[in-house]
Amino acid sequence: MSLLTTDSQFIRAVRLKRERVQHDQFPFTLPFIKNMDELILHPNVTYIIGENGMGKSTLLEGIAIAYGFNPEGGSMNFNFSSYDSHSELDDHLRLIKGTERARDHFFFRAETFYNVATTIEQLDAEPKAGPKIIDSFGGQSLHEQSHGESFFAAFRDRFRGNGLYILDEPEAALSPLRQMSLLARIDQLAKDGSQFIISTHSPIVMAHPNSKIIQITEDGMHEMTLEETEHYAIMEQFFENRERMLHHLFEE
Ligand SMILES: Nc1ncnc2c1ncn2[C@@H]1O[C@H](COP(=O)(O)OP(=O)(O)OP(=O)(O)O)[C@@H](O)[C@H]1O
Repeated sequence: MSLLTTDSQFIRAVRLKRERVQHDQFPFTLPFIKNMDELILHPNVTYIIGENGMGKSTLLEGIAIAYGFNPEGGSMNFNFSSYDSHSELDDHLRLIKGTERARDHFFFRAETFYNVATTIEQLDAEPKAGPKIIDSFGGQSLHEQSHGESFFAAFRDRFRGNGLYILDEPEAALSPLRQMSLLARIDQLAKDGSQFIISTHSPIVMAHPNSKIIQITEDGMHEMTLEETEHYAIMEQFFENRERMLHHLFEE
């Protein structure tokens, strides 16, 4: 397997069916809707970034559900719900598919990964033939590992390559060193024919060179380089001039 191309990637673009959009209602009031006629995805890694509340999770969830994932995340076979709070965005999205079909799929949501772990334990407790689901996550109960270790077990053991991986804030429980390990894992899997769509606040996680970064602001969605992102600029300013930043922060 090798890197996917603009022809072979699993999802090439996401189109908003504008004709049915009701602009005064959630989720169509979110900033990314303003200029989202067609979101062209990178064949390897697309990052969706932006400030809290800009709608990144809503957008990722809409794409994932339109593709056939469960709103709470997990693999395509997971069909459970502890709550049903997903927006109706998926009904208004059309996914433009490429020539290849993914052999592996996972929608990773940091927010609901605990529920995925619980569901795996419940399903594995039922008597049935064949391997347990937890074996594909490395074999150790996800609840008996630290938050970050359980996240990493999913990326390391469950993701098999040639897959479509939609990740919502995967860095949430990871140390900076583990975020670099995640970046290395993303690289391996991309070289093994995988496509990623990732929402992240981490300038480390968003540093893969074969990628496209889309930042959502109040003005809509805009493509930019890592160095142009707010996340990178703010971290750089903070560490290069910590005294001055602290002075401003504590004064205000
Ligand atoms: N069902 C809903 N009805 C109305 N507003 C909602 C609903 N669900 C979410 N919102 C609002 O939509 C906005 C976008 O939420 P979303 O979780 O997609 O943002 P985000 O960019 O992923 O933020 P963060 O970086 O904090 O995770 C938030 O202001 C949120 O309060």
